[in-house]
Amino acid sequence: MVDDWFEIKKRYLVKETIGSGGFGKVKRALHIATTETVAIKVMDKAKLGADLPRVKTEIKALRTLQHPHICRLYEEIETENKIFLVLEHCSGGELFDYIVEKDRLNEDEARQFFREICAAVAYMHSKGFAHRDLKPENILIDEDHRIKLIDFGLCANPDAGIESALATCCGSPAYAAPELVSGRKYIGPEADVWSLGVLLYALLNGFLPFDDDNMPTLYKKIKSGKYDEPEWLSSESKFLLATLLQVDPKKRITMRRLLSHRWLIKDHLAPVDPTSKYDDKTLDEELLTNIAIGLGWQRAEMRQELVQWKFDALTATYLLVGYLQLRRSQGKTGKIIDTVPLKDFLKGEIEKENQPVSSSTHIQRQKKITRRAVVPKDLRQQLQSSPCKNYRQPLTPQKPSRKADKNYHEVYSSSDSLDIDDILATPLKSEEEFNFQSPEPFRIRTNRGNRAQSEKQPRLHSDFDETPKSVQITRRTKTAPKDPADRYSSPAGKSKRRSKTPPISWMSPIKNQKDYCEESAPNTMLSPDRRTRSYDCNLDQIRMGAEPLTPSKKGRGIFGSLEKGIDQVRLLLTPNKKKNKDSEPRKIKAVSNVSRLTKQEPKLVLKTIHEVVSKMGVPNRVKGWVVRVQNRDNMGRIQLDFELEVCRLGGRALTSDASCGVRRHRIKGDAMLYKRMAEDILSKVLV
Ligand SMILES: Nc1ncnc2c1ncn2[C@@H]1O[C@H](COP(=O)(O)OP(=O)(O)OP(=O)(O)O)[C@@H](O)[C@H]1O
Repeated sequence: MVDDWFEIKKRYLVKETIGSGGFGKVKRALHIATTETVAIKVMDKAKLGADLPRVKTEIKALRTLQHPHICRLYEEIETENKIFLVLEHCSGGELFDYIVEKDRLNEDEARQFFREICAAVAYMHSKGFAHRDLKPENILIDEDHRIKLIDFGLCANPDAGIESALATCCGSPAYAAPELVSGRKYIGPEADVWSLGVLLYALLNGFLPFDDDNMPTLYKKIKSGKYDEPEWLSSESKFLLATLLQVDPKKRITMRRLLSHRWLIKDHLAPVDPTSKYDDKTLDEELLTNIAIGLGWQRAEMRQELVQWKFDALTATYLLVGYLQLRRSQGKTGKIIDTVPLKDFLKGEIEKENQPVSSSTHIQRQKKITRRAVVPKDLRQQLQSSPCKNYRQPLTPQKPSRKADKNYHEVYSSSDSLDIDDILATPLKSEEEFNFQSPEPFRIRTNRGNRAQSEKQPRLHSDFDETPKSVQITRRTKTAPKDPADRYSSPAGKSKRRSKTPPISWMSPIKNQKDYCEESAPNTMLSPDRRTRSYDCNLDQIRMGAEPLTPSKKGRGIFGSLEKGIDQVRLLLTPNKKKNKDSEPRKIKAVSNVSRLTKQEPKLVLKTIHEVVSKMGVPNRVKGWVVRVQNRDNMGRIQLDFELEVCRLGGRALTSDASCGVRRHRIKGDAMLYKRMAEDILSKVLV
């Protein structure tokens, strides 16, 4: 049987699932040669079916669009059954979470984000692409707090030019322009500008301008163009929103004018610059030389390969090493590149015998790492056998020889010490474990629209002129808040009620009709040994004060020494991570998707979360410090899948000045539904 993961696992250490969408899953992984974290979007060709051309457009967009605010493609691998897109990893989470955490953003912060989003969208348009699915869930934040646009699965790249009329109705209804929901032909950039208006509104207010559970009512609201204007909005932001959310696309502000709108340039003194410094495909000669020396290649030969931008293993290495160099030049710390000179790092060889490190001294460990944390032996041999074409990915990978297979397992099979990432990477157990009795319908608090509904401000309606001469003032009546009961349940007939369901595509029903049943992580990721182990942290044990179970040290088998090698790489990268890895929650930077619970006992928080979720009748499972929540609809399909991880924030230890936090992470399902359920759980944990 063909192992679709073979090529990926030769160069990447695949970790946990960090996202899931209509087309497949997104996994976090480490690029072995540079130890850089990447995101791998995995799509199943069989599941794609008629949507395959859309993925081709997505790949074309990712290959073409090189911009600081667009998630970068490093490598693309197509096998018989799967398509893998290796992408820049954005560790700051979704913009959606950021808004949820902050409730709403102040105008300065919203402006900074919105400028970056506009730069990316304007750049896309200049390259002939319209995004067509702009929403906070498709905008990620990187570790430098910068915006990165993702998910080009619905983008359009019309042959006749970006200004040509499109007919395909797609995107997420709440963000869709009136001309789309009316079923008329539309111009891609005009529709994107409308979505930017919805997005800006969401940034500034924390809720959507057009929202309804009932789809026809939602469309009606969109077509009316009437929305609330909360009192906290400045008059300039109101004018800008009015020019963006202009029902007549011809009166809507154009992208070009938007870039120099006075709300956007406030305090920046310059229009948004949509050009990209990455667009220049000139190769960095110094970097090229370093990599060529490191890999033992002819420089000219390597250049010839690189200029073709094939987005293969070589492109990935070039881009990732370049990224590491850049970070080093910016004085950023924390990765292996700080301790190992780049050339040595690339030149190093994996030892034939990977002896465990006997000394605990840091320097000795570093030396070992220098030799080990490099291009895997297999890959290195391939690369050194010169022809650069070895970097090319076969469309259908050859079945690995027994020897290669063994090498692969030696390098990548599980290590004996697992951290929380390992715990997360283990697939969930079968459904029975979730006690799949139909969850009791439960009521939840809803705060959606409360603010908006308290507002009775007149709504300003203007044309695209920045200083509208005639302003039409309309008042709108409020609809009473809906009964919050059954908010989370999604009986078949009601599943469409949520207008903001995950990227709804109206192009073809296939994307929505996907079987939402979670497929477990590919078994091939894990060695058989690892798969059979249990790393569960039993709640009773926690209650009794016991530590979560640690994996058995037995059964490391013949792969032990090499596993240890890999493990030591990771040890050096995050020296503290292995200490008491399960007895204390992970230390996490206070980012947007982490709620702080000052001075609370983590074990108690974990227990309370589990109890609260269980009381709500929602299946959940505790693993280490993570409560994985999976809510299903009446058909048994996963409707919502997310994690709540108890973590610690700042400070040296939980007993001292550190405070406890809960990291929220949506894996699958409607973002708004997730927001409500997570908020509901946390509000009960906090009391
Ligand atoms: N580069 C990345 N870094 C970190 N997380 C990512 C990255 N790309 C995607 N994700 C996570 O995975 C989720 C799904 O990704 P994406 O939207 O690209 O998949 P999709 O199958 O096209 O989804 P959809 O059905 O929403 O269109 C994202 O919402 C995000 O949380």
